[in-house]
This record gives sequence, C-alpha cells and structure tokens, in this order.
Amino acid sequence: MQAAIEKAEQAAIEKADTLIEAMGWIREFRDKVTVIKLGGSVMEDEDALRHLLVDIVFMETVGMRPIVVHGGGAAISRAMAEAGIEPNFVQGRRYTDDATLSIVEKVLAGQINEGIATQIEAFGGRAMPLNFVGDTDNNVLYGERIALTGDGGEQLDLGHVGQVTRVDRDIIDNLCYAGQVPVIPSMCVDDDGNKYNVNADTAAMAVAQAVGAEKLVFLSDVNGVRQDKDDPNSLIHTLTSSKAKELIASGVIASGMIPKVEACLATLEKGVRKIHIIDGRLRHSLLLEVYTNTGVGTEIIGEPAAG
Ligand SMILES: Nc1ncnc2c1ncn2[C@@H]1O[C@H](COP(=O)(O)OP(=O)(O)O)[C@@H](O)[C@H]1O
Ligand SMILES: CC(=O)N[C@@H](CCC(=O)OP(=O)(O)O)C(=O)O
Repeated sequence: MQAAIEKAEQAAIEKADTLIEAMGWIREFRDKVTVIKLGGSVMEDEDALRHLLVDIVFMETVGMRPIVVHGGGAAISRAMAEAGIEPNFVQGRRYTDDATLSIVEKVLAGQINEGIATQIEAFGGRAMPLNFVGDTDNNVLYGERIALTGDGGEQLDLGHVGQVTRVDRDIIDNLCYAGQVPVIPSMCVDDDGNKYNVNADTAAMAVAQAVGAEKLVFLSDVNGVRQDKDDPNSLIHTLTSSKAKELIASGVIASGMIPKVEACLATLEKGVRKIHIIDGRLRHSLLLEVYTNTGVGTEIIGEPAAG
C-alpha cells in the first residue's frame, strides 16, 4: 500500500517537473512566428495529421504564432487518376494543363485547405483558410508563370505552374496577432487573375521570407534527408548548403526532396535561420523540434564560418 502511494506521488512530481520545464520553453518561444509546411505525403496518414494539428493548436494556445502552408500532391494525383489523367512531373513540379489546374484548385485550395482549418477549429484552435475559392476571396499568394530551363538550357513548358512573387503579409500578420492560424494552400494568382499551381515547398519558403519567420519546418513522410533515400539509418542530421548542392547534383537528393532542399537553401539566403525537415508521422515531432534541443530530423545550415 505504502509503495503504491509513493509511486503515485513520484509520478505526480514528475508530471509537475515536466510542466515547469515546459514553462521555460513556452516563455522562450512566445510570439515567435513559425511557418509549418504540411506535405501531402504526411497528410495521407489521418492519424498523423490529427496529432500534428493538435500540436499546432497547442502552439497557438501558448502564444506562439504558427502559420500553416500545405501541399497535397498525393490527393491531387488520386483525383487525376479518377479523372483518367496521368500525372507528369518535370523537375519535381507537376505539369499542369487546364484540366489538372481545375483539379488542383478543387482539391488543394478547396477540400484540403478548408479541411485543415475545420479540423484545427474542431481541436479547439482558431484558423482561417486563405484561398480564392467560393465567395470570400482570402488569397494571400500572388505570382507569375514559372520559367524553368532544362539541362540543355531549353525553356521547359510546365503549363499553369507558377512561382510566388508577392505575399500579402498584412493579412497573415493580423490573423497571427488575433490568435488565428493562417492556413495557406500552394496556389497563386497573377495580376490578370490567372491561377497557378505552385510547389508547396517553394510556397512555404515565400511565406517564411515574407513574414520574417523565426523557423521554417517541413513535415514530410521521411525522417529527413538521407544519404540513401531508402535507409532511415542514413539520416543526415546537419546539412550545409554546399553539401546539399553536391547531393542534388549527384542524385542522392531526388524527386520531391529536390524542391524541398532548394527551398531551404533559398530561405537561408533570405535570413530565416532555423530550417528543419522532419518526420510528421512521429508523434509530437513538431513540438520536439520547436521547443526542445532534441534533433528529430535534418537541419539545413549555411556554411560554418572559417577558422
Ligand atoms: N535523399 C533523400 N532523403 C530522403 N528522401 C528522399 C531523398 N531523395 C528523395 N527522397 C524522396 O522525397 C520524398 C519527400 O518528398 P515529397 O514526396 O514531395 O514529400 P512531401 O509531400 O512531404 O512534400 C520522400 O518520401 C522520398 O521518397
Ligand atoms: C507545381 C506543383 O508541383 N505543385 C504541387 C502542389 C502540391 C504540393 O507541392 O504538394 P506536396 O507538398 O504534397 O508535394 C503538385 O501539384 O503536386
């Protein structure tokens, strides 16, 4: 009996200690803006998505300012298959013809964007879907058709694929300060009202740069950048920009990891100091990454100073 009481007391003390430790982290990160990129691959796992959104609600509840930018590549490919359209990727970007664009708009800016905001609200947080679908136009990403060149220097045709050139920072800032989580789909609009499909990693990069984020965290379905993409034990904990470029050139970093790492490098150059690629399927990986020193994925860093 006495032993059981002592065990219960010990458990209560440990819980209180954890809370007190958490208080320190929470204080340190109050008011800090973190851009969280939700990848389509992790969103396929409903359980993982639910846990991630609860973590985001926690961050917002304790005074951090999380901003969600999301993709949805897997869901778009599924909807294309249902419509009998074969996906075709060029340099990690989806070739987007008229029919594909309307699927991207429906799935990404419609279903997924509204769905994430609704789930955040269901978990007790407040969220605002920022899209141009429906009667209320809340779009914050503006841009133009992307210009990509092939290996031989030729111009590549990707159809309605865009890049973000301007972010409406005021709308995002106002929502953050009002305690609402902005939820942003990876589509943009040009001056003539044309809509474009944007790679979600580069959209997250544009948002992080525009709002001067403290951190940019990419949540994916792998534990980070690996030396061998199929071997989780080959995780690279810290990746310098020169090494990242080398791994892209040698083909170690391939497919969907290319735009992600390229976005990291471009963001580093624009002054966002903390950039991480982590496994969103790992329970509380986001909180661990934001609030502790536990390295749970790959951190991308600039070149260490010589000497
Ligand atoms: N070197 C690498 N390390 C880890 N993953 C890699 C690497 N090269 C390619 N990949 C692939 O990149 C994928 C992540 O990119 P992507 O599918 O676009 O994810 P997301 O939907 O999260 O943006 C991984 O699932 C993996 O298959
Ligand atoms: C131009 C382009 O490739 N757009 C992406 C947008 C979604 C995305 O990037 O989703 P993930 O984050 O899940 O990869 C696409 O159509 O798949």
